[in-house]
Amino acid sequence: MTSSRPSARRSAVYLLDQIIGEGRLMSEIANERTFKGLNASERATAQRLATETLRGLDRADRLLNRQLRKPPALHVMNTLRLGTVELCTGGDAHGVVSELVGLVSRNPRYGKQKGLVNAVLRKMAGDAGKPWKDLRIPRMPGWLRDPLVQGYGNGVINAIEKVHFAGARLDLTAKSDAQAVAKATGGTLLPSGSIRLDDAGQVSALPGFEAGDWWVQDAAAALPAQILNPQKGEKILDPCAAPGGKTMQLAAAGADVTALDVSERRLERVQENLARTGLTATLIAGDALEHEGAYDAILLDAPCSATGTIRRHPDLPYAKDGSEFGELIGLQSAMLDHALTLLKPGGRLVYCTCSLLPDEGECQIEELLERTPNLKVDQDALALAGIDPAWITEEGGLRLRPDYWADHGGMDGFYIACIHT
Ligand SMILES: C[S@@+](CC[C@H](N)C(=O)[O-])C[C@H]1O[C@@H](n2cnc3c(N)ncnc32)[C@H](O)[C@@H]1O
Repeated sequence: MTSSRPSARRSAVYLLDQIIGEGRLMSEIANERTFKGLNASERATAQRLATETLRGLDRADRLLNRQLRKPPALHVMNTLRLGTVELCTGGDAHGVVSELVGLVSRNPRYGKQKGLVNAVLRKMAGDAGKPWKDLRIPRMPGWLRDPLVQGYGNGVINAIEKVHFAGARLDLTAKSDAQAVAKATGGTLLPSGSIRLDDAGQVSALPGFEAGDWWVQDAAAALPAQILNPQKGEKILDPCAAPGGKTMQLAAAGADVTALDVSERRLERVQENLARTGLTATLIAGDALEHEGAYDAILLDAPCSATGTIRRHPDLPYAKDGSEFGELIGLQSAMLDHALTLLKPGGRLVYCTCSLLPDEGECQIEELLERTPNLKVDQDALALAGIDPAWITEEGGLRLRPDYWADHGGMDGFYIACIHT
């Protein structure tokens, strides 16, 4: 970045450069020094602009390719992408073009490209941007789309991409009284008991935040703990706990929860969340593969590709390329095998991942059943309000997709299975 004080737009381009060029996630960058110079509202604007650009990137590139003889340097391309998305979605033409041209002209490396940026963005503000609405719904990059089309078919992936483009509303899980939280926040009660807000604004300003009456958690992410059906006094292990959404559900049910996470920094978030909601759990920083103990039940929310969360995190398909996923899949099966050794006789384990990839869901359970034939998959545990029996898979797990509950605005992609020893 150049030396003058960063603006929201300049920081949004920086975010795009880091995500697309350096493979970093937005959440990793947003706390950097670069962003400390912005006030809270400018920071939120920068993140919103980058998020909207990533959601519309496929469309922006289609329009830009019609104007560019050859692709410019990534930084210039990202500037054009940001400008194109803003201009095609109602941004103020004069403000957008003059600020972005100014930013490029002051950049010592790319200053010479200011004429190009000016010419292309002026065209986008005119007729070149008009086809925006008629272009196809933006697609995921091929490295992710191709295997997903293989697994689900083109029609399903098109429907999922429609939900990704629309983005996600904010869901809350109530500590005890979901109806009261829905009333206080003006939210809608979803079939599974989560509360969905249409226009949330600042989370910490919502009624009941200070009192710890609820926490933010996608409706699909709230289902694994419901499926585990924690009972008062049961000894339950949450071996991949941070930031603690599921730990709080287990603790709110009165279970005696041990919450483990390998990341001390992320475990601090669990501590903060428990303190705000007035709930308790025993926190341990450590590796789930080395943990010892004997538990009535385990909720294994394993680290995964997070490809089920793209409607909230459109940076993911551009920051990642799938090269880390093989290692994650190996870790998931090792965690499953080890966790099962920690169950008391007759105990139960819920395995889940916020992933769309069958390799991290259905295949994990199929392979587990081949390795350990005495285990049983409990399909009855999936009989909950809001769950369509058609979502139950051949091996007895639950496949949740972003295009489900379309009338309510979709849900995160998840895979969940309940296993009995
Ligand atoms: C999907 S997130 C968990 C989300 C959490 N259950 C919730 O509901 O808020 C996966 C977590 O696994 C943790 N993790 C990764 N490898 C681990 C390991 N070997 N042992 C314990 N935790 C691990 C990560 O630090 C991350 O916090």
